[in-house]
Amino acid sequence: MKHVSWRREQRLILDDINWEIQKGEHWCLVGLNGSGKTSILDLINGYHWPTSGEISVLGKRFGETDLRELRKEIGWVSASMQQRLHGYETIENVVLSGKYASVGIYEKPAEEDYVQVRELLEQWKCGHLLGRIYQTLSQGEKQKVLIGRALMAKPKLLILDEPCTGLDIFAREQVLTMIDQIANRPDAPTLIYVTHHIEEILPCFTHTFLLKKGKVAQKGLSKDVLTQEILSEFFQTSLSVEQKSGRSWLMLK
Ligand SMILES: Nc1ncnc2c1ncn2[C@@H]1O[C@H](COP(=O)(O)OP(=O)(O)OP(=O)(O)O)[C@@H](O)[C@H]1O
Repeated sequence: MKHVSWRREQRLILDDINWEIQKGEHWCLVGLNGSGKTSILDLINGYHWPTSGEISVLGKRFGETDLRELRKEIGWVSASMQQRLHGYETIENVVLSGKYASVGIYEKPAEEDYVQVRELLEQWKCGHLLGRIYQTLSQGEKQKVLIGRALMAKPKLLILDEPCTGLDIFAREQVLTMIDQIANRPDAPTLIYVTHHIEEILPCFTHTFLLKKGKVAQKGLSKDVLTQEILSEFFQTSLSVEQKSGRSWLMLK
């Protein structure tokens, strides 16, 4: 994004955002409620058009590229995706629909597709869920299935929009372990992980972007951004930061 601004109803929601992601980097986008995170994601996916500035995604410049084709290379896991799915489908069909980037399945899948789905689910320790109806799963199980679904299309960019919201600590750690494994695969897509919670920033997230009221507050290498000084300023609260298992944990001073 080069000098990207987005205005709605006389309000400047995103203000002069410059953001470049290199291949091999994985980013966390952190901001409080209403800071503009979803608006940035909608711009990246071409669902909104910037009021000013330039956007290129996966080397394709907006305005010169077919967005429907580009979207096939972007996996997106979000709460709104979860609402759009047909909850009465089996998890095999939910995961398989990711291959076609559709909500349901409209083509006859080949047997090898189902083999791939089963392998994927087993790989993510979800083998015991095979045959289950999606809406009967727990929230944590649903998130893992949705991430698996997004991987079916072999995306080059995977956007995870607050995947741990509403999860208990155990389910959250399971989802984070899955994300860590994805990030460390040789063929990993570039990850953008959106969260309000600093402690969810895994060591695999090389870079962090702190967004505040539609502006870049800080961005750069996670180790340089996730400091006591920067985070205290960002949250306007006196905080101490403790490092544990390569993650930063915040405490009120
Ligand atoms: N289409 C729109 N028209 C008018 N205002 C909008 C529109 N979309 C977003 N906004 C406003 O822009 C601001 C940023 O919203 P956005 O949803 O991007 O924030 P967010 O960081 O994703 O918040 P949250 O963490 O609560 O999901 C909010 O004040 C929101 O009301």
